[in-house]
Amino acid sequence: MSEVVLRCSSLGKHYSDGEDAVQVLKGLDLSLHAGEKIAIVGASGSGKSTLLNLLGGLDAPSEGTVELSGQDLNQLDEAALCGWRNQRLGFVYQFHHLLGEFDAVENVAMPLLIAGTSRKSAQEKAALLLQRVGLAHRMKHRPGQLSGGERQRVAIARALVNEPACVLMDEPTGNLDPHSAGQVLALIDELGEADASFVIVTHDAHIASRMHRVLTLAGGTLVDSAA
Ligand SMILES: Nc1ncnc2c1ncn2[C@@H]1O[C@H](COP(=O)(O)OP(=O)(O)OP(=O)(O)O)[C@@H](O)[C@H]1O
Repeated sequence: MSEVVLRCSSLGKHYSDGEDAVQVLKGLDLSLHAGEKIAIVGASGSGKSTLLNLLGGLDAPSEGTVELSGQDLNQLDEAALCGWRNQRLGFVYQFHHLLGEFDAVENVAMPLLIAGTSRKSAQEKAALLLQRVGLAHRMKHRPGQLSGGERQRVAIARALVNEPACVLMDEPTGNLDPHSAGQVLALIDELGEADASFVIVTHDAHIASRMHRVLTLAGGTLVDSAA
């Protein structure tokens, strides 16, 4: 069995709102192996975004641990956590979050520049990835000059540029028309050959069906849909 990239143990998260406490996640366990692609589905409000934020180290758990490549994220200080995230994780959201004043190559190169790669090699690598996602002809376009599907493919290229161990996606096709969604899905399928693991939160049953495992978030924990 391949190495575990991401491991959650007895994970819990509650939000305290004055006197009210909302327990969103409780006793959640998850092991994600290298190269594995999983979908997380669940009703609105079941805690999918909360879980993704914890997996990405964007929020801290109330109980339990999230380990990425063997490191408990909660044990890192803010600077170390940023570095760990930058080197090992890629993020894709429903809305692309590209920087409007930069072109496609510059947007994709950004995580490498943050990690200290030289501008020249960062841009070369970004250009290669843009070719791979079918956007060789759009390198110099800014996000405002791209279609929704193209923007999302740039966002996927950006998420992969630092060769992350794990890519976290929150409704990657949620904002796209069926044709663009199909292209993004084909890309996710194709990227499955790479070593990265994927966690994809989606309402789209078609995307979910293409993953190795589909887990349903219910009652604060994950249930294997095949079980
Ligand atoms: N910062 C917060 N403070 C208080 N409650 C919160 C906070 N963030 C989320 N919640 C609550 O936690 C629960 C889970 O929210 P979350 O956004 O994780 O659900 P979700 O499954 O991603 O929903 P959706 O599919 O609608 O995006 C909801 O009841 C929500 O109201």
